[in-house]
Amino acid sequence: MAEVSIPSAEVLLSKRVQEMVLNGQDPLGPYVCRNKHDNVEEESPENSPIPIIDLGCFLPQQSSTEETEENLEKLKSALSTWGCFRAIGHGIPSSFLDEVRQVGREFFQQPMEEKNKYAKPVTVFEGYGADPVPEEGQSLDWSDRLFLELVPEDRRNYRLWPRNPTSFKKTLEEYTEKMKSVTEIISKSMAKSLHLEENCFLKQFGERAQLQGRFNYYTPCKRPDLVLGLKAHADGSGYTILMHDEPGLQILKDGKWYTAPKNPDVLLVLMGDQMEIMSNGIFKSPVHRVVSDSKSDRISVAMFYTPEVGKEIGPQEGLISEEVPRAYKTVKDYADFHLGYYQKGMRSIHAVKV
Ligand SMILES: O=C(O)CCC(=O)C(=O)O
Ligand SMILES: [Fe+2]
Repeated sequence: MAEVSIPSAEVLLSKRVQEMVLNGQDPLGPYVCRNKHDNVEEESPENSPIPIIDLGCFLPQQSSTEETEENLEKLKSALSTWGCFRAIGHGIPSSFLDEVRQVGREFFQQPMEEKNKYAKPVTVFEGYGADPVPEEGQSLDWSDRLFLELVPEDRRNYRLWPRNPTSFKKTLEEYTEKMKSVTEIISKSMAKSLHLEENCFLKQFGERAQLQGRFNYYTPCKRPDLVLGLKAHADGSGYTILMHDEPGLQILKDGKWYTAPKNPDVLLVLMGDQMEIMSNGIFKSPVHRVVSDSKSDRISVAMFYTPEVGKEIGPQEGLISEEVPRAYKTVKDYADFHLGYYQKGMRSIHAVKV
């Protein structure tokens, strides 16, 4: 029997997963990574234990009540156990969230020729394509991406923003504005939940805090038992605000994988490593992954909220005492440092522990 020769990761990453599927190609060598025996907790979506937090009572116009205090307690508990929560009461109409997902889907549904106008080289991040080539022996993800710098606005590279669908630019600009307000509410609420001055995390993020957006498109995969849409990782951001349509995202907690249920109105807020550092380890940056599906395609939109370029961040002073020593070093441009480890399939947070 003729041997099937497997192209290198670099060659595979120069193609799009969507294109390979259209050409009838099966998931090959480096895409295969999943341990069939991993421990997935099957819950019905209504019973998902991933905490739900109502951001409504943290809005600036709300006066502090007993309910606010209870919700701050819930927030702290969610972030120190799960490292994530499902946000409701964020004030973004569900029809608008649909619109954001829709422009993303419409972009990916176009012919390759149109999408390739925004293609990036394999070595860089911004634009349409896949992550840069990982280190030898690391697996590849069964997904295609469009990654864009959003805030500060002078970092936008509009040349890489799709001109089709025509509403893409306006929709993403509007979503970015809304995300700026949401990050302010979340950053202040997290500080209050730890009895810190409400602006302390915002100050660490800096006046030129960054927002980067990533549209992830997961094409159906013939072998979801063997291939992941996105390999297990923790984010290098401060924190990440995610939304998706079909289920697929799984969060690792106490050795088990929990699926984030389909809920189009919810924003999933996940701590990144930098919030774990700033909270001196009280908040956890959770490991998560995306499983693939043999029938449904899936879109997700991740907004990475990250401290300003070149800004030093570290554990918040008010969280360090004689009884509770500093747990992490001060870091700068941690997301770049994180990437080096990510490419090796490793976590970087351990390298910055005191
Ligand atoms: O697609 C998802 O739900 C997760 C995406 C994600 O984890 C990421 O982009 O870092
Ligand atoms: Fe992630």
